[in-house]
Amino acid sequence: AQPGAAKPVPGPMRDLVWGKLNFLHTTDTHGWHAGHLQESQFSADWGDYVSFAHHMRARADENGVDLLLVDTGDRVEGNGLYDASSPKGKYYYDVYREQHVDVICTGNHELYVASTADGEHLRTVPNFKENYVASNLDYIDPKSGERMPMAQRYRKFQTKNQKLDVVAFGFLFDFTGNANNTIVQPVRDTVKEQWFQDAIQEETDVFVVIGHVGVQMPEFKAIFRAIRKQNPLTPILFFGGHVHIRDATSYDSRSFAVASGRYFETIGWMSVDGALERSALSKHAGFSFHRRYIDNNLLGLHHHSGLDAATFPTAHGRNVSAMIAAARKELDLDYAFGCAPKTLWMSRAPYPGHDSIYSWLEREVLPDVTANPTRAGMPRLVLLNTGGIRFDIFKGHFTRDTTYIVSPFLSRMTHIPGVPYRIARKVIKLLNNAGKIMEEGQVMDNRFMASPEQLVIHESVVYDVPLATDDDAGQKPLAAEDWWDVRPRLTEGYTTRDDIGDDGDDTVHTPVNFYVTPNCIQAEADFPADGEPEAVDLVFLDFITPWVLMALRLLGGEYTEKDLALYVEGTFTELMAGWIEKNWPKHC
Ligand SMILES: O=c1ccn([C@@H]2O[C@H](COP(=O)(O)O)[C@@H](O)[C@H]2O)c(=O)[nH]1
Repeated sequence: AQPGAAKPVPGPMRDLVWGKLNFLHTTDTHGWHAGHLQESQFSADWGDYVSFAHHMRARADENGVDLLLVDTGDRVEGNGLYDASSPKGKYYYDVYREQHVDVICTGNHELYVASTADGEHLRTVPNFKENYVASNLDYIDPKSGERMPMAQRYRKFQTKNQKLDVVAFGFLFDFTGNANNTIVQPVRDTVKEQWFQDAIQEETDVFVVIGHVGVQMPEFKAIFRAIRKQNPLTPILFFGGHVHIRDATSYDSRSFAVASGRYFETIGWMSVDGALERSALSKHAGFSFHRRYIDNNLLGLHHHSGLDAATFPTAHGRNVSAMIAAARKELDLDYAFGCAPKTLWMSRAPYPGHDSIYSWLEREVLPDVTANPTRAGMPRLVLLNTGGIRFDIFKGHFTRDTTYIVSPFLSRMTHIPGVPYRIARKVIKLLNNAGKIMEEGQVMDNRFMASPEQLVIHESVVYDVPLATDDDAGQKPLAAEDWWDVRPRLTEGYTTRDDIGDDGDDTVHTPVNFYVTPNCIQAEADFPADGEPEAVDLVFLDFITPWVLMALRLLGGEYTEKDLALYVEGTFTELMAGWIEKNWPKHC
């Protein structure tokens, strides 16, 4: 763990179930390779994961079984370790490559910005060579304009100990927000291509499909159907991500799918047991599958590897932790812009409400950071998509790291001047429609403005326990004198219920609340004291431009990209950090 990281707290644990073929899975790590320094439950770092994988591989070798590591993308954007450097990712590539990952693919965040996709193609793909798989993703060479696969389309290899044949694919969901130096081919088209049809006819003991795809999403189901049609008995193992939740399902009795959360909070575990060699395949011989969501902290990693603080760290792991510490220092990630007076939650507190990060932005930040002297006297509506905010703010130091953790993107505040208020005021309602905005020939899913967790959870889940107070922000243990002191001492955390059951989490926790939030929030600024304005400046984060233009058109306002102009200088991230520096006390 990093120097100063919160110490993990012991709690009741569920063990890993080993099989013949075993996997460790990371997804949507979003630059959190230093771990969560403020949250004890998730405070192990990438170096600890290197040590952990080393011990788990050794155990697999001892027992004559196999262990594979997979990663399903969105490794970038969302933490100072990636975002605070110039260029972005200056330290990330070298840190990440220290883990040996057997099958790795691309997420959408590797593709939003052209230079990020270049980095992926020029650095991560060569770093992982034949282990990098891009089944439905092409890259366009900036010099020659040549279109080529981002990496090989699939991988066939043998496991180390049992010499099991594996055919592995690496998919991305049908993403359309990529920069113009990549092409994402819809999954339904890819599975019809000849190379895919040939690959699924390969002699193999198991298919492994990794993807930046939620396990309940139609893309995975289409791949499952395509493979199963040709291979009625072969086990098919899916590793997914993108929606930032812990999840597992099985598409039939010989397939299993796991998704392993977000932000390096979780290391996913999957094992399969049974007669895996294809020579032993028969419709009477079945398989057993297990999944576990490991909270990424040292106590848990010690527990699952059967080691302790003295025996766990390897020299390699320690070096990686040291690389991260040096990068964090170089980037001055602990520099504090101010002191957050209280904890502000994305989904653990109701919106609107005093503890909601969105209410804070709406009430305090947005009106202030969009003040534009050249538009003095003009009222404005300011729109922000909730998905642009990526994490909670904990009471205490708000650092350079926190800035990127909360708001990693490069989006700026754009605007359309003088929009009739009778139209402008209805835009938020359309953006917050649960479904899609539709225009002839164009369908846009509104939910892609919200945070990924909100894509899959449609109703608030509120437990009959008190809301965490500021003092609980670091997921500290409950004191024995707390009102439920008859129950075992548990920390707050994930209490996952998936299609397999409610025993997936490796640590038993008390649950935390989850409140649904809208796709967008809106602040009103410089409105007249009485009555309604005739017209307003409609100010919004440029990321949501396509939705705003479509909503305006549906409301009778014919505007195009040509009507847009930057409203205030700087990225939203810089504006937010500036507001904090100006408004919150410097020291805690
Ligand atoms: O520039 C951006 C890029 C993305 N978003 C938001 O993020 C989600 C996607 O997040 P995942 O981690 O890929 O699941 C997208 O739907 C947007 O809500 C953004 O706001 N700005």
